Amino acid sequence: MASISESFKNNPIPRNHIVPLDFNNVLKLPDSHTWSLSADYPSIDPLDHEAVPIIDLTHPHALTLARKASENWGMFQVINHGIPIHLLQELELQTRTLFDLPANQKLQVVRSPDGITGYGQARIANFFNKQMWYEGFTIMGSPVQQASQLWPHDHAKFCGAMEDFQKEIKQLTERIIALMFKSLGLTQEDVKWLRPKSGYKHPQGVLQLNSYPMCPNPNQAMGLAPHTDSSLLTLLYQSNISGLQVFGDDDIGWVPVHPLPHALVVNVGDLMHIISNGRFKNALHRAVVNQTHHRLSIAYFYGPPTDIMISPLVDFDHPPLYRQVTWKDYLDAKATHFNEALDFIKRKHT
Ligand SMILES: C=C1C[C@]23C[C@H]1CC[C@H]2[C@@]12CCC[C@@](C)(C(=O)O1)[C@H]2[C@@H]3C(=O)O
Ligand SMILES: O=C(O)CCC(=O)C(=O)O
Ligand SMILES: [Fe+2]
Repeated sequence: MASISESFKNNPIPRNHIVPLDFNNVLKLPDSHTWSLSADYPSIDPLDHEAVPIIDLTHPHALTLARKASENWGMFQVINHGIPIHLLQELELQTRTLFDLPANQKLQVVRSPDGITGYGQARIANFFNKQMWYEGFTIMGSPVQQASQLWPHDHAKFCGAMEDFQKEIKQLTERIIALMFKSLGLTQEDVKWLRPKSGYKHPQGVLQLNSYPMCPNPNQAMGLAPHTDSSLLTLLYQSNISGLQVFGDDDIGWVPVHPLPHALVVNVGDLMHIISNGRFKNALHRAVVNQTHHRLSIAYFYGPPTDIMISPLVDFDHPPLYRQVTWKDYLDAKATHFNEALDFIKRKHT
């Protein structure tokens, strides 16, 4: 079956944009990683301003709350989500074990230029002339191939943690997507591919382990540059170190999304923005780094099966803003146009 990995085959990345710095061996921020952020928006203190909503998924009004948060922010945090805490702890522990390996070992599982899985810089690295203070590891399904290279006799724990978490997070993501679709007025018939009973069309998920080592000069470094996610929905576990920021609007600028113990961040991706015909905001976000803590986060990107066309929900008053696309087509557009990919699929009304 064709999958989104086709898109990565068609858009190879040069190796110098894949191999990260050996962060353990640098005492000073190198020029290659020094960003001029002076003209940047100030980050606000969330105590003085609004912050992204926190939604209790068992609340009777969860649907309305999720709809409002998606319209206003394109982001919210969920609590009482049902994912067992010990799974989150094991996930974090195994992620740390991976990134604590020496650089030469991590390079054994570096992504290939046309591949999706493995170790490397952020996919979006080639759109910037400075490098990010970041290393990541991408998993689709089982990570056993890479893990058995890293730990020939002892990869069961790592694989178990990644696979158990993917099973749980997939179900939770589908539950939240169903809630959001319902809040838009979509029927189960409209989106039959979500939770298929049996058969062949399976939605796809990508698990991304993110690592932001301690940084000698965090004010001039960038963890993960501003982007929107190319998914339908992304769920993020950011453990307990701050770093995620969401762009509110031109007046409020970057707003920190502080970690809440065991909560998950829900991020409206570009495809959900398209389906909602612009009603739900695709959150622009970034990650900043710090001098004292090695920050980890784990993101799960969820999208429709490869051959499913995503098209805007329309009615008489709201003509379609976008053309219909598959996830793979959209990833192709993103690989070429990055943050302008949505403009590229905009419908021009005459
Ligand atoms: C399914 C996805 C989502 C991808 C591309 C592909 C696999 C890797 C994902 C990330 C993970 C890290 C941030 C991001 C911005 C990146 O550089 O690679 C993501 C990107 C996207 O959301 O566009
Ligand atoms: O580390 C974070 O908080 C953000 C990660 C992120 O945006 C991503 O993986 O797409
Ligand atoms: Fe993201």
